Amino acid sequence: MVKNIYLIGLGLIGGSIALSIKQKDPSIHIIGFDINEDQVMLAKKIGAIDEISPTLFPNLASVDIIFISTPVQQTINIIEQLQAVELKQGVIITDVGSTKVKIVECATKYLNGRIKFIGGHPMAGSHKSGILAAKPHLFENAFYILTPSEYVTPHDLSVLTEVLDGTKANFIEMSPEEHDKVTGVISHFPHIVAASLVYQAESYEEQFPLVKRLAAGGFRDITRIASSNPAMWRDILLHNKGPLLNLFEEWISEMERVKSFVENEQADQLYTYFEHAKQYRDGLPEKQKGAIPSFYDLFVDVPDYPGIISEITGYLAKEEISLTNIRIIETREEIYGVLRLSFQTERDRELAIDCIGKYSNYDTFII
Ligand SMILES: NC(=O)c1ccc[n+]([C@@H]2O[C@H](COP(=O)([O-])OP(=O)(O)OC[C@H]3O[C@@H](n4cnc5c(N)ncnc54)[C@H](O)[C@@H]3O)[C@@H](O)[C@H]2O)c1
Ligand SMILES: O=C(O)C(=O)C[C@]1(C(=O)O)C=C[C@@H](O)C=C1
Repeated sequence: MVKNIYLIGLGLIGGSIALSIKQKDPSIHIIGFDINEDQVMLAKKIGAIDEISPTLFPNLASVDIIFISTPVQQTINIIEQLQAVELKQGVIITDVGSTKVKIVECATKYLNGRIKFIGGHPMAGSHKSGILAAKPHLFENAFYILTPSEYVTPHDLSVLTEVLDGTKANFIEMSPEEHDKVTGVISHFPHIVAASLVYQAESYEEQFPLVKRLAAGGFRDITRIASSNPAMWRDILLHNKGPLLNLFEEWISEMERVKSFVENEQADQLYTYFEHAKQYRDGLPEKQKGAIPSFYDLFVDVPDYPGIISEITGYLAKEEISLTNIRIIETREEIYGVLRLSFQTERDRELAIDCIGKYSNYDTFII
């Protein structure tokens, strides 16, 4: 039975995993480490972890599972160092990185079957980073890909999926190669395209200063992910070079194809182009409730007294602003707390800022 977990990297994903484990089984003891001290203090404060480790490798003799939830290049560095660390017999090590081939190769090389390594990748997330964006239900109904190495038994796998039961994710197994090709096309390459569209718009700004203000729904939808953590995406692209280089080639020739339809005013081809894309897009499985994170969070500095939640929800109700979640995150001892309000749309969040400003003098902020 799993009693002790060690979690390295307490950001969005590590924090969400820790919260979901604690929510399901508060008796599991989670020790956490992060190079960013603020993250680790906050993780303890919100109850995601029970104990802070002051060093990367504390005494791990009684730890049953180690989660590595750092950017992928850091994950590799940590796995390399783990080979020299004394660990419990039968310990399971897993990660959450967005790429798998290099990580699994590294684990095979350095841990060499001595330690059970199960590559993992929960297929849900956000453009936000850090523990304050973490949610226990982030992975609900989402796929959680596992790429177990040859040394991993069905029993090892069930130990891990049992501990992760609180995520309510759907576990599937894949080879690391298949994983990287598939995530290349549906996740990694779209991030490059999103960023490139932002660059294109920016380059128009000098000539057309209104470009920023006119960027409306469509542009915002397709470029939301360009607001993600640059260090995380730098590492992902460096790890998944092979599949991405193929995708660049395919994308460029696809752009040439559409360009020629426009150049030659081929109305029928253009219609078919969009019609087919619409059919395929409309046929994507519906996102299940729970797998849709509430992207639009608003933080409010509030006095920490009973009734503050109903006070705030009362203000929002007066203006008929709907809210998907509300939670107190205490960050400063006794005096003040931070309330996190989650909204389904950016518009609702903007209305909420105005509304809270209208009825109170509490500071609001967005992270
Ligand atoms: N963000 C997403 O949507 C998403 C989804 C699925 C998987 N992932 C993967 O999850 C991992 C974490 O991403 P995230 O979104 O939680 O990022 P994040 O920036 O929110 O959190 C990463 C945390 O790791 C810490 N960290 C970095 N280097 C470290 C080190 N050497 N030792 C200890 N801590 C260290 C950082 O301080 C940070 O708190 C990445 O590998 C990413 O590819 C991300
Ligand atoms: O929703 C987002 O913001 C994400 O970028 C999440 C997303 C994705 O591309 O779908 C990002 C990286 C992960 O490895 C998994 C999920």
